[in-house]
Amino acid sequence: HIQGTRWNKNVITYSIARYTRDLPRNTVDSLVQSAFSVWARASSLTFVRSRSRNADIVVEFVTAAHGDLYPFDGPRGTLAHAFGPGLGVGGDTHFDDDEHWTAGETGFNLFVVAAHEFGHALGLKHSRNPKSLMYPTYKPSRSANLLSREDVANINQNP
Ligand SMILES: COc1ccc(S(=O)(=O)[C@H](CC(=O)O)C(F)F)cc1
Ligand SMILES: [Zn+2]
Ligand SMILES: [Zn+2]
Repeated sequence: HIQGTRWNKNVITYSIARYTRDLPRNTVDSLVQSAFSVWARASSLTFVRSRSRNADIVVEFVTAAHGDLYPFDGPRGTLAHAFGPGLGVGGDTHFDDDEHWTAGETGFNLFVVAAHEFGHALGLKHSRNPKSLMYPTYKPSRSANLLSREDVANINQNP
């Protein structure tokens, strides 16, 4: 069955509205870009960075209550969340800045978490397959074979 909704276009814009102090800005920029390219390589989607808050997917690092109905919970617990495709808040992806974000194996690896969240921002639900990026549990060592065949099949399912 088709999981959730999908964007009704192949070129999707994103902007980074707020950064974390855990990493240099250009590191966040490149990890976010790499996380989008995981999905671009597996589909016909193209991701274009924009400077506008009207981008399809607005990415930001926030803490606790931050203007939507899903306040974050301090260190650990929920690491991030993303809204499914749609106008306005649709696609927007928030990272809990009470976590320690890294580019490596310590703390929480931003690339791995972002790739998972962008799966949600593209309309994917969780997978029960531990090999899938969309499996609901964080594993740092996942950065190798990121997407499973199931993830690739799901992102290419069109309504
Ligand atoms: C592998 O990437 C993630 C795994 C688990 C999470 S999470 O623990 O923040 C999860 C949120 C989510 O699945 O997106 C939980 F329900 F809060 C985020 C990214
Ligand atoms: Zn939020
Ligand atoms: Zn998830």
